[in-house]
Amino acid sequence: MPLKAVGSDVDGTLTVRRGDLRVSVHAIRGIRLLESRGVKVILVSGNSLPVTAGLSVYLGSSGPVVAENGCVIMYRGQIYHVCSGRPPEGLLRKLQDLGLRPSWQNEFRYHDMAFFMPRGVDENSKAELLRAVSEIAEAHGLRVLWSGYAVHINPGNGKGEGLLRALELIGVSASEAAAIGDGENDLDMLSVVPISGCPGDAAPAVKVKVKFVARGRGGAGFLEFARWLLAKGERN
Ligand SMILES: O=C(O)COP(=O)(O)O
Ligand SMILES: [Mg+2]
Repeated sequence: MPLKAVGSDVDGTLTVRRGDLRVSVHAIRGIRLLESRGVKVILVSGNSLPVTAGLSVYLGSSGPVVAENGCVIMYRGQIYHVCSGRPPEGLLRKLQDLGLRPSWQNEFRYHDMAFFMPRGVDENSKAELLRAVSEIAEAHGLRVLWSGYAVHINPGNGKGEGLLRALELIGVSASEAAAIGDGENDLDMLSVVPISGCPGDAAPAVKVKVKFVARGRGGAGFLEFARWLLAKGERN
């Protein structure tokens, strides 16, 4: 099937490397390359809609924008809500009692709420906190998604459903699409399309799931994946 769209995570996939927030110049080259060959790039991020939509404009990706880990989509100025509702205030207060810090982007979110880990927390304490948060959130029927940057409390089904809805909006079937991501919050997106990839510094849980593990970190890995996809299309 011809490749018509690529769903891409943002933080850790289009940035210099995982943990860094600066956009990689290699990622911009990769987006321009795909778009020049008629392949629409769809940003699929845990970030809020204003952040993700703004990035899409300046990075030049022409596909729909999927934000809040799949909960909300913007395309041609129209906003589509995949999720409904938002986590109860009491739950959000409990997370803050655990020392988690609400993201400034929560002011601009509809459904998915994001929290940063306490400053200076070590890996063990981070795992402990994620377990405690999961217990609290799951009691409310909510998902907990870790992006490597922030903990998300999500009332929906994650990025996979968001990407499928975005593909529907542009009349592209999942079999004509690929996806790339770096974090645990990308796993379901990477499983809804036949071809998936990750940067070389992606989370171990992602590397074992994808077809293509790039050598380069972050956006350099994205550019490698873009070139591999296009070369693959020429070989088929
Ligand atoms: O918002 C986050 O936590 C990270 O966003 P991402 O899904 O683009 O990596
Ligand atoms: Mg990411």
